[in-house]
Amino acid sequence: MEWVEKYRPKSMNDVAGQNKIKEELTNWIEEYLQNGGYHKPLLLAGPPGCGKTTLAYALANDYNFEVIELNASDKRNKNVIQQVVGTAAVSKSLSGRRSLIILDEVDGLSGNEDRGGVSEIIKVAKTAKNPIILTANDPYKLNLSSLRNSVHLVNVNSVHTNSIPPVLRRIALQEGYEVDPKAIKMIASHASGDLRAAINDLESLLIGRTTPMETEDVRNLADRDSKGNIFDAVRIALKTTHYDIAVSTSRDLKEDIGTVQEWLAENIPREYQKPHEIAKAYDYISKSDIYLGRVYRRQHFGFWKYASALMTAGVALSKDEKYRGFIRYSPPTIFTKLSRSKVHRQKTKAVALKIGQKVHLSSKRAMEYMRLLPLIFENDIDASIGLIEYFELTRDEVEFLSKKTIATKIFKQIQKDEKEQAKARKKELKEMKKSNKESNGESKTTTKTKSKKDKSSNSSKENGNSLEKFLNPTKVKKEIEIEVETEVEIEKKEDNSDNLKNMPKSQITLDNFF
Ligand SMILES: Nc1ncnc2c1ncn2[C@@H]1O[C@H](COP(=O)(O)OP(=O)(O)OP(=O)(O)O)[C@@H](O)[C@H]1O
Repeated sequence: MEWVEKYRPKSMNDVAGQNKIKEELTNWIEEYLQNGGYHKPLLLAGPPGCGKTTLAYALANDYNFEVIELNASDKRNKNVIQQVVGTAAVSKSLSGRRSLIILDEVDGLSGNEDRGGVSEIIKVAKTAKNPIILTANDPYKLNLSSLRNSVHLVNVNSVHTNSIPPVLRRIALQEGYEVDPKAIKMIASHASGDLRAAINDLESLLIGRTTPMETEDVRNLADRDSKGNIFDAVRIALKTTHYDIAVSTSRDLKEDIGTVQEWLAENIPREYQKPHEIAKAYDYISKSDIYLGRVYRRQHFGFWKYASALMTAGVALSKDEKYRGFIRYSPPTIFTKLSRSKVHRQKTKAVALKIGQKVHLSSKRAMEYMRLLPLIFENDIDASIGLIEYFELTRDEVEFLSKKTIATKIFKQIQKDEKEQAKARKKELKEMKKSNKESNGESKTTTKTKSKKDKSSNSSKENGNSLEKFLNPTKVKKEIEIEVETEVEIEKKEDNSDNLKNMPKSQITLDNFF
């Protein structure tokens, strides 16, 4: 059991601080016991975790009343109030003990489900013969204005910081933990008067601990004093059943609304227990996401408030009842997952861009087709080599897309093919050179003979005044052209050692590989 429940005071003597309220409560109940009959209900109003419900229960316990509670989780419409409260308010319980009726969080009465609830409470409050205690965080809410006249309003302040350390020390001792008094004081001031929060902090710091808790550990607690603590926002949104309270959680936060959404999405199943509540809460999160998307993509900033209300109040009102237990909330795992997968995502994107450029697709679409590559790499080595060359994939990229062993196999084959191609090329070149030499030899002899013959004209082939040039210009031109062509071809082939670069890229299509 969570410590807040385990150590909830059973008697008013155990309730820390709140001495004035205790006195008021005692007077109120004593008065009832003396006079009997109609008794004006009490409305305990104060911030969360200050002990309103605890005080009501402790009072009932001290005076041996049986408690009939209708809390925010229950439907509290006219009929329910009539049946449960109305009957109990005028009669004794089955056990013969007197009944004390507790209506928790009446400021949460709202919507269709609670229709007519407030007016019925007013009706019952005016005639109740049994004591009724109502609690609220904000008694000045509009729907309570008519109720305020029918009740006796008692303002409960947050617990004084000096009253918190003794409670924490006692709990720690009972749980068998050693704690530094300074650390306890720090937790107390950090809680800003919310004893529930202080006990929860203590539990989260001590549980499973083998070494004594020190002040340094407390420093790591999220900063509750500052407005905009995401832990508190999540806790309030998940715990409350009030629309306004839920919506207000995101108001002063430093975090952007998308982060709040991730936090809520992460922690919904930690807090909510019933599948239909979880489903409903996620449904609201997804609806808020649609609005957020429009804010980000189309700059419809007016949708901001709908996104925020759907995610906070939508999630808050998805539960049937308020869960009182302590829940250890955790930061969204999506962020750690994203940071862990960052390198992977970057590589995927880089390969997708490469492929997209070649086949004129967006990287997003290319990613869809990329899923086929590992299959091809595994099953068809020729097609794989063709694709790797066409997309100019590096060995690293192939390893990334499939497996190291498969990449090794493919690249071995590529090397083998390249060696064979190089050999074939060399042979081809040799043959070409040989045939060139032969044809050069022939033309040189002819030129020599002719130049000998034409010595008189003192001309030479080099200076372009050969007689041959005049006698047979087309032949000489052809020979020169062959020579030049051969040179160019040799140079070209030497430069383009990689077969891939010689491909007429613009004409290739994917079909070439299958
Ligand atoms: N004055 C107190 N003395 C001892 N324990 C307290 C006191 N106030 C609160 N607590 C502890 O905090 C827990 C929550 O208190 P409680 O439910 O009474 O708060 P509340 O004011 O009714 O809050 P809410 O408005 O959220 O319902 C209790 O279970 C109890 O363990």
